[in-house]
Amino acid sequence: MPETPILDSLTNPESIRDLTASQVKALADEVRSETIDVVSKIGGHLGSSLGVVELTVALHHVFETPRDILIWDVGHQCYPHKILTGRRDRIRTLRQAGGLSGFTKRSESVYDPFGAAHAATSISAALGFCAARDQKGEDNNVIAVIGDGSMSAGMAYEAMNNAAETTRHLTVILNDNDMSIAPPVGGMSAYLANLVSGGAYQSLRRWGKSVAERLPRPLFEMVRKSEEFSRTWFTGGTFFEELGFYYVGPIDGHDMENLLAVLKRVKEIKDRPVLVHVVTQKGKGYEPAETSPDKYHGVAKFDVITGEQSKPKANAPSYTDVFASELIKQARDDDRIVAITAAMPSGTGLDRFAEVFPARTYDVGIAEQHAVTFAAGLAADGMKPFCTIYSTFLQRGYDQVAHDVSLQNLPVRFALDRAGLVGADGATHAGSFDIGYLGALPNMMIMAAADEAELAAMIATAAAYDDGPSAFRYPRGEATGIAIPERAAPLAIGKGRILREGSKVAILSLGTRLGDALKAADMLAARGLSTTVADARFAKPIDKDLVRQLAKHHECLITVEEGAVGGFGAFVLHYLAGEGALDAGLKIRTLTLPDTYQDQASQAQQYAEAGLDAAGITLTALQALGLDDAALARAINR
Ligand SMILES: Cc1ncc(C[n+]2csc(CCOP(=O)(O)OP(=O)(O)O)c2C)c(N)n1
Ligand SMILES: CC(=O)[C@@H](O)[C@H](O)COP(=O)(O)O
Ligand SMILES: [Mg+2]
Repeated sequence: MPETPILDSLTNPESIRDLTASQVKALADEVRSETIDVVSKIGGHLGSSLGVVELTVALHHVFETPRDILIWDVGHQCYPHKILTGRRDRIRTLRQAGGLSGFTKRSESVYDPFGAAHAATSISAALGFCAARDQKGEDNNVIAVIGDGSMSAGMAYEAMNNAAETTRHLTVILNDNDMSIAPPVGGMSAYLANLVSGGAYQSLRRWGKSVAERLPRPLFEMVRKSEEFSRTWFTGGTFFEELGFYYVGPIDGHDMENLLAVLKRVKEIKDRPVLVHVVTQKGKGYEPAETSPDKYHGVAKFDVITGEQSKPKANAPSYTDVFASELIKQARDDDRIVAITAAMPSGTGLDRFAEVFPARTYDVGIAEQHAVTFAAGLAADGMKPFCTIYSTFLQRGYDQVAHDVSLQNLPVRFALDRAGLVGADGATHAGSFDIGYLGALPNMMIMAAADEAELAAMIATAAAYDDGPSAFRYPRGEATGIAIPERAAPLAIGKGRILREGSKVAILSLGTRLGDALKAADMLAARGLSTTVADARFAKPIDKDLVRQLAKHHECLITVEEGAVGGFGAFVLHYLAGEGALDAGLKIRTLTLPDTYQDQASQAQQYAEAGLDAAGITLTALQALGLDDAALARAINR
């Protein structure tokens, strides 16, 4: 009779601590199989989760979670953690409407003491928990697990710099799989590689456990405290030690016995922060992931046997594809154009740009603050930098945009991919705020593409625009499939366009809501309401002539944008109010994303939820006119 799988018999997460070492290893194997099965069915972040299976099981076995605080960095590797902490029954709802988040999330479980998804937050958060613990006179452990890629982010150094002065009792696990989304870049990556390739690591893998376990506690204490601990027993993690950490490692993160032995010892260290350098393999235990260049970092559903992903057939290129192609075209004609990514070459399409212009492509690592001011330096000296960062991740470099770019009026071009709602990654990755946070800055010029032809024109506009900083935003996913001119012409700055003439209602759309705005116009016309539809193209400067004309010649004006409150609609309201155009009783509504964080779902579901689809726009216009449509309202749960 085959033994009952341990995973099935785990009554609660705490019972992981009752397992024997061999059961713990068996449990890791089961968790790995479960993780592969789950992601094969729903897609998601597989590689990083597989790399931390042993580490996750060992951490929950050695430490008393949730009393001991376990904080994951980025959190995309949390699937084994969620399987082990009471969410196995819902794990196949990951990243879906009404399901589990793809990252750690406080509201989901006591085992998620801190939410994650933007890199390098874990050590700072862990220090906050340490300081709170110390203030309360408690003695629980606090563990931050941060990856080598995330260790390239400045925030990690701010936290490590402050660690030893904040607390004596902190455990940082550096999960070094020698991968970011792409292979890691930068000096820290090279340093870590040296530590791992050093002779001591190889020998340590052989005798690390035996030494750790056979050392009597007093001797262990003595060795640990003596200089030898960091210089001889383990290779010198000098950099971390200079910051006040005990450096332990590098150790093999897939050798469960070694891992357990070291973690049990490390758990006793309470007189100085400890950094345990764990060497893992992204994609471990699943050959298609192990052998893939990106280690199956983010995958669609796949066949477990072959590893072949089943991606839906694309009917059009993605906006990212269009961006890459168009930037390459522009760069061929202008050698001042250079491109910058913050560790996301494939996600931004700059991997394609780099194939053509390797010397004009910069991957700065997960370092958005640096990326922005690096771009400012390039622009200050006459180059045309395209700083290509997802809208949500540019939030990390906002002061640099304000202080180094806007204030100095430097012609940095910001290519904002993943603008608006992004679907499965949920609230942490939504590109909701860039219109507001960039539009608040003087000198900024901001464009939003309604489709791929518009995106091409906006890239041409940005390439030609040297009068100051510019930004153009475009969404995640497939474009519309319309034709793109071979040579896109730059747009007239601050000029929108009218696509449909009407007389009663005017819909002024910014970005890809234009398609829904045109559908809403049909729905309104079917109700006898003649509707104008215009594409603003620019969030800043707004097309004042267009806005004034729409306000003057229509009873109702609706603005709609894929952005939060305080963006385009606010700029239009601000202008109209200043012109006294609201005094005449114009019925105006500004349709934005809701003033809340929307959980993961499909992008279409999210926009419908936000009231930014055709039905939502139509109902808003009807209600602004004092009309209603109960059936329509019911249909969209309004
Ligand atoms: C501030 C920020 N920038 C970029 C990203 C996108 N991102 C998600 S995971 C990742 C790589 C993280 O590498 P590492 O920490 O080594 O984790 P691994 O995937 O190797 O487990 C990146 C760049 C992010 N989440 N946050
Ligand atoms: C974990 C993380 O932040 C990235 O992997 C992100 O999920 C990528 O998003 P896209 O899938 O939109 O490129
Ligand atoms: Mg890594």
